[in-house]
Amino acid sequence: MLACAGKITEEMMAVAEDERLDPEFIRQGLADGTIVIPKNIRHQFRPIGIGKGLRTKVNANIGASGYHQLLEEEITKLHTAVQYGADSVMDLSTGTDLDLIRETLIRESPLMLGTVPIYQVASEGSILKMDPEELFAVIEKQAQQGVDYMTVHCGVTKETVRKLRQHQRIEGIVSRGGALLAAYIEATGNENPLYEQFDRLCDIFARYDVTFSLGDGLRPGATGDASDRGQLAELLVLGELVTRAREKGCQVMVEGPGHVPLDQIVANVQLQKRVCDGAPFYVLGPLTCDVAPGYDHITGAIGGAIAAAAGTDMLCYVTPAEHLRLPDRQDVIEGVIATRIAAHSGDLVKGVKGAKAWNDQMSRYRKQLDWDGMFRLAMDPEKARRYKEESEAANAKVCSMCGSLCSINIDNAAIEKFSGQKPDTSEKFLTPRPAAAVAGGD
Ligand SMILES: C[C@H]1O[C@@H](n2cnc3c(N)ncnc32)[C@H](O)[C@@H]1O
Ligand SMILES: Cc1ncc(COP(=O)(O)O)c(N)n1
Ligand code: MET
Ligand code: SF4
Ligand SMILES: [Zn+2]
Repeated sequence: MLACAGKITEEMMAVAEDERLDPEFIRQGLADGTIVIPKNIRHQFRPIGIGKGLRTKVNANIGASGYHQLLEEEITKLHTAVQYGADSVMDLSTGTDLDLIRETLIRESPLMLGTVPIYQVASEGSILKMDPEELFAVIEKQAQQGVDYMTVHCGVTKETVRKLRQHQRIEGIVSRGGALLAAYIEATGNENPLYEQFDRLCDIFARYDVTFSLGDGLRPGATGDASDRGQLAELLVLGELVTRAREKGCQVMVEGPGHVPLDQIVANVQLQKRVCDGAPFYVLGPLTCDVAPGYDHITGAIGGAIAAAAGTDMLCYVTPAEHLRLPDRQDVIEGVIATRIAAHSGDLVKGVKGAKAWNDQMSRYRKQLDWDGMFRLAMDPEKARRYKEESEAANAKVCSMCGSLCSINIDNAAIEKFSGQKPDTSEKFLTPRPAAAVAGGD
């Protein structure tokens, strides 16, 4: 990797500029593996960094399934995810023409795109009859197409699956890739080819600069299953693979759970960072309880905020459709926004540059009753504007919540009359992210 040779590339410059950090800090993070910039050499777009010291990123999962296969709808969901501020998109398609969907999404996406190649193998043939050569051919083809990072469940091995089965789990294996590979291992007695031929995988990834996203195939899918032997056994294997992939010149991040009770989230993040030598952590949720189908963007955001504050580097969104159906466009909006709220809440206490400036400027606009300012800085400017403008106080200085008893308005008058204090009208806001990707822009 060029970073190890001390060279600052165009990609590092772009990331440094967007994060308002010194390019040398980015180079150092890449060299020691605490930062990754997923970008296939065949994919042209403005790259985004993930890792230590950087803004917590948000990924949106899209893709057709066996039951629901409309390419147009997936393209719309891609653009919606981009418009509402996602930093990354994964194509998790398992239905119809997977190569065409992927090619279209890569072409249309201004963001990094991730995939899970084992899905294609399982969708186009029987996993139990999988020929490892076929799996590697699919990986090579996706790399050639320009996929920026791939989830590979290399830690689902004979040994880790045996450890998982020792303990009674409520939900067993919920990861799709994990379930497929465990079924293959248990049915054939063969080892997971992604583990057995890990060096071969590294060679392909290094050639196209595809970033590893080491999958958590044995993650808990129930809060009652969190942090058990199977999950931790897999994490230990992933830690070893982080070292091996880095030695082969590859960029690596590690995926994490899942469904985790509030009081185990920090421990899970700390364990991952320690065991995986500071590799960027990419977490699904975590969902903090299991009883809210229809609202799992909320259970996921509650856990995501704690995880981000504890050092998680990218949050995978959870939408209200989780556990119920394929997300539609509205689910994508709610999932991205909920997850961005979690990420920004984490950034405020993680000391991410620019997060507090954005936040405090919103508070200043609120104090000034500057509605346009508030709408401009809102995570979802369109919804904020609609709510005010549809109310009876659409054109009023105050809002319809308190009306003439608006505390801010009363206090502003009191300050002007009695304290002599000047209102804080200075603009200290810095755009927290590339303007092109922000809904509403700024
Ligand atoms: C691992 C995560 O991926 C989600 N997931 C799996 N397939 C798709 C798809 N086609 N579209 C959106 N999300 C998907 C699951 O719901 C889980 O949250
Ligand atoms: C953060 C995260 N975790 C896991 C997966 C893969 O899904 P699965 O493991 O179900 O195949 C993913 N795409 N993102
Ligand atoms: C069992 S539903 C599939 C995904 C699941 N929500 C998870 O946490 O991984
Ligand atoms: S219940 Fe639905 S979301 Fe969960 S694993 Fe099965 S098909 Fe996927
Ligand atoms: Zn789940």
